Amino acid sequence: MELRIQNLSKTYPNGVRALRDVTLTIPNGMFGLLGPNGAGKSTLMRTIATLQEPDSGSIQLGDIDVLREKERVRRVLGYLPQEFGLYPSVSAEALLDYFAGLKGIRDGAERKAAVESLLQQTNLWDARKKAVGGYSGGMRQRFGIAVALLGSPQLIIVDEPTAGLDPTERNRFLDLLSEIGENVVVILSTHIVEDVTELCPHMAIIAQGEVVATGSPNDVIGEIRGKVYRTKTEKAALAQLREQHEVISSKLVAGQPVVRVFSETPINGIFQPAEATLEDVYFHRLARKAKGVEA
Ligand SMILES: Nc1ncnc2c1ncn2[C@@H]1O[C@H](COP(=O)(O)OP(=O)(O)OP(=O)(O)O)[C@@H](O)[C@H]1O
Repeated sequence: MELRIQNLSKTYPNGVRALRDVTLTIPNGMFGLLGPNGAGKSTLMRTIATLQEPDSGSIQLGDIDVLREKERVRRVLGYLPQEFGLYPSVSAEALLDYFAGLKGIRDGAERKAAVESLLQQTNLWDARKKAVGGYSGGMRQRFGIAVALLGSPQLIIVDEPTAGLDPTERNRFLDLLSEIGENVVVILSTHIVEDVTELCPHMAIIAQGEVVATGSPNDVIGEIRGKVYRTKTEKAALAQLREQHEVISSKLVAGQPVVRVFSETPINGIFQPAEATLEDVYFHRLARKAKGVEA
């Protein structure tokens, strides 16, 4: 199964251009969609999930025309939205059973087996009798993925699932995602660069509604490899460095700014060459987009 998005555009009635001519081919496996707040990730996810219409463009999932055959899409779709409501006083087991019924799993024994297996898989088995209202953020997200996985979907969309999770719960959630399988399309939308580096063989960076990079993390990093330099500096020197160089990022390390810059030509002096990272590409592309420079 392959998801092909072509020339997708969307402008909201208030004039915000959330998607601008987005074209992406998403193969089986984990695909990371990386972008800052407001980049258009949720708009794209909701459009693929048949919850809203674009102004123009097309989406094809295998032989399904996503924008025209919504029912067919919904049968093979598992969607974990950024925010979802639950019935707080109901136990995870009862609620998952209810959602399984909605998903069309009518046979009682089959439904029980599906619910049990998903509660095990998401590590919620021991907490299955607890009301979901008492679940922690991480447990809620794992419950959300259990719901999304009902009915063995072929296309799984998870929209910013790790935002707000502590590191242990985040790792647990990412492990769970990576076990889902290679024969389904999994789209992980996130603003956390490490989520993508650690997990996704394919990815895209989206900024201001446009795809600004796509490929494997290694390909994407390859575009700036050998062009990243770093230096330790003083806070007072930062403004001048920004004027003289294309600064990718500056971080305080033990109180001292460490600055990473992009340069097409070798620079020396106070700078040392640095190993390019996905985070460098991300900040570099966002900065260029914000300045209106083509990458
Ligand atoms: N229903 C809407 N009406 C008007 N503007 C909207 C609507 N939904 C989103 N937007 C705007 O469209 C742009 C893209 O929003 P979207 O939620 O798709 O981005 P995102 O990358 O998912 O960001 P976030 O991480 O903040 O959710 C933003 O500027 C947002 O304010």
